[in-house]
Amino acid sequence: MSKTIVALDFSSEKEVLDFLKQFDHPIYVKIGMELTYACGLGIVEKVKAMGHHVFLDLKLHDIPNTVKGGMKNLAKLGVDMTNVHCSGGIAMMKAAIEGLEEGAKGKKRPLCIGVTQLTSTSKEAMNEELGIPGDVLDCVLHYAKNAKEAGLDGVVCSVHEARAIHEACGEDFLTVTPGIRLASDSVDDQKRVATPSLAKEEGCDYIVVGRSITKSADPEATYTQIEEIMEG
Ligand SMILES: O=C(O)c1cc(=O)[nH]c(=O)n1[C@@H]1O[C@H](COP(=O)(O)O)[C@@H](O)[C@H]1O
Repeated sequence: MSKTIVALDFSSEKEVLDFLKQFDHPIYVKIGMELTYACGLGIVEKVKAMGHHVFLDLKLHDIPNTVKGGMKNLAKLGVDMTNVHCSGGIAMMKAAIEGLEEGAKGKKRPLCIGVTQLTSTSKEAMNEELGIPGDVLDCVLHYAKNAKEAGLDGVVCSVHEARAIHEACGEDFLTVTPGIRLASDSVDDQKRVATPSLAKEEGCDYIVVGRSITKSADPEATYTQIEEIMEG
């Protein structure tokens, strides 16, 4: 399975189909809130039916009972990966797993990944706006350990935290890392960014790449270039 997950941050089915037309093989894509709120969950089933792997990124964060019910229904879509916010706490993350298992009805449940600190958050914003003291790494590691205790399969973090997470939570605990930029790209709204080469060096299991591929002059060539680095 591909190590590069392409974020389909589009607002229409046409844009998605035009983009995916460029690939003559299945890829791993991420469907997030922009596309889901524009097209509904039907777009997930369409993209799955085309043979692509799907990370459904709706970042659930609510009381445990609500998250369990939500995840139960998302599992029925047959997606490969889903996520929750670690800041919802251990009981909420455990409920997410229960919901996914119930929804999968004995089949393999989707992977469940916890979002630690968003890659658009800097240390200053975390300390001053969010009121969380210390280094970003301390908070990310704390959340990752909670996610592991709750039975999640891994976390979303930046490339800069992936190695420490593997050391603390084990090599099998997945690190899914957005905030990926090629050296020539603009950083945009991201703060904790890294290149695909650094992601490879730091042992990231998956990278999530949006604009560097979707806004590239040749998305297929850029995807292939990045995937070759990741597969090393
Ligand atoms: O959960 C995510 O996928 C996510 C978490 C995070 O901390 N940072 C982050 O950028 N993402 C997602 O990863 C993608 C990054 O997009 P680009 O910045 O365009 O590469 C977007 O779809 C974000 O929603």
